[in-house]
Amino acid sequence: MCEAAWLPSRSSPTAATSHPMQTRCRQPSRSSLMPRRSRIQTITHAVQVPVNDPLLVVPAMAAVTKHIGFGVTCNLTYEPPYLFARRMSTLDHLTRGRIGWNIVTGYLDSAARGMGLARQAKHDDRYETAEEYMEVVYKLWEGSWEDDAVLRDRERGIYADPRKVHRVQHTGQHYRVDAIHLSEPSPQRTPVLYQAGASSRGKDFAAKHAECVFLAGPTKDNTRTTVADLRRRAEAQGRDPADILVFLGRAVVVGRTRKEAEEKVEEYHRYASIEGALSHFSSITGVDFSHCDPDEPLRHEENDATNFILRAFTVDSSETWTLRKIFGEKGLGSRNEPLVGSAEEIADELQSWVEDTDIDGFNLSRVVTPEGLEDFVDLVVPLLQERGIYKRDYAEGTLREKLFGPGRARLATSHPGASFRTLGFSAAPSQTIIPAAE
Ligand SMILES: Cc1cc2nc3c(=O)[nH]c(=O)nc-3n(C[C@H](O)[C@H](O)[C@H](O)COP(=O)(O)O)c2cc1C
Repeated sequence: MCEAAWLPSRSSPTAATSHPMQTRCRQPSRSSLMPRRSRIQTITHAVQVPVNDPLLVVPAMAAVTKHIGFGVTCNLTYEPPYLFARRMSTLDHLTRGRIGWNIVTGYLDSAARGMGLARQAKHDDRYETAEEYMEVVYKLWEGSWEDDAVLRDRERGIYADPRKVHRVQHTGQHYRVDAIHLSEPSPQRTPVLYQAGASSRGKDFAAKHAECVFLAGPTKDNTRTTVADLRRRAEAQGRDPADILVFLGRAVVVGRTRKEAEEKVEEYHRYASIEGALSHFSSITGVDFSHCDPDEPLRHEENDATNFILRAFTVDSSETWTLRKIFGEKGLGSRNEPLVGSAEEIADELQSWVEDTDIDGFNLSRVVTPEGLEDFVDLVVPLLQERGIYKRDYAEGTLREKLFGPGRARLATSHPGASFRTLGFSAAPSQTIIPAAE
């Protein structure tokens, strides 16, 4: 990670904007020192540490809520599809159909090392593996149990009709399965599928599988182009482009007046960790910035981490960006500049993004929790409701129905997962003979 020597002091209220930085890092060579050094930064500044298992907190939250949906990011690279499919089905039961899955494949060599590998697989190869993974989980979720398999027939002592519970037989390059799915059909069967692919391969994957897409669009032009491209790719896959909802990632700092919002931002800057922000930037871009000059223009390099972020600051930008420019002026623990303003201004801005870019909504990220989200709910949501562009009540039904409308509890028929519905593939029924009805 970058040397603390050129980093702004935390105690300076205006550190992030005006602290005189040394222009050169003390340069450690790219060496085996790096993992240890970056570990120090990430642990010290809590950069994605600790990372508890998000799936385990969902049942507790589901038990005390009725409508909220749970879109959970789960990395498919290190877990067999058979076990994962069962866990998601279980959660879909426990939440009564409110579970979603943000499909990711990882970007960290450190994660691969934790799983006993030397390094992660190549970027596009991960997507190829993910394609097969999706095929397996679709077969389990959609194809193993027919809708009317479960009888719960007390008279005849029959739980389910074994002729309607099919053994999934999959033999592929990465996975083999020869078993029935262990959960009976849950309200949604397949969880609502989220994805955030930003590379060309990633966008193809999203266009094929995603029902909701997270997008990081730096400008309206860029966002409009990306959304149109995504919908075009979905159509090319035989899907209805309206069956993909696009949510733009934004952080918001709102006050009752613009001045109040600006004062909050100023206060937040006092606590922001530039070391943490840079550490995170290094990990997601896969570029070791520890031996960087903070005033040197950033250059693009393709690697096996996440490429679109560095690309946005280099190839896709007409401006010249340096680390100091990104983090010195803006970094509230993030490379992304929050929207700052009064509730009216924030509402105007969000509304204009929806109208100008064809996005469907926002993935609000926090600057400070829970304060930032509470402010948004208290100040911005009522205005959006007054304008008739935000719901006043939750729709009934599963998460998928809340997103796409009544009758849409299951995957759309044009979704590739739907092609694995019972008898859509060669599945062997279980052999037990069901006793005839009296
Ligand atoms: C809210 C959110 C959470 C994400 N969490 C993860 C994660 O935990 N693991 C991961 O590998 N990628 C995560 N990503 C990154 C994306 O899934 C994706 O890999 C990234 O946008 C780059 O896409 P690309 O590889 O196609 O360029 C997340 C993205 C978003 C928007």
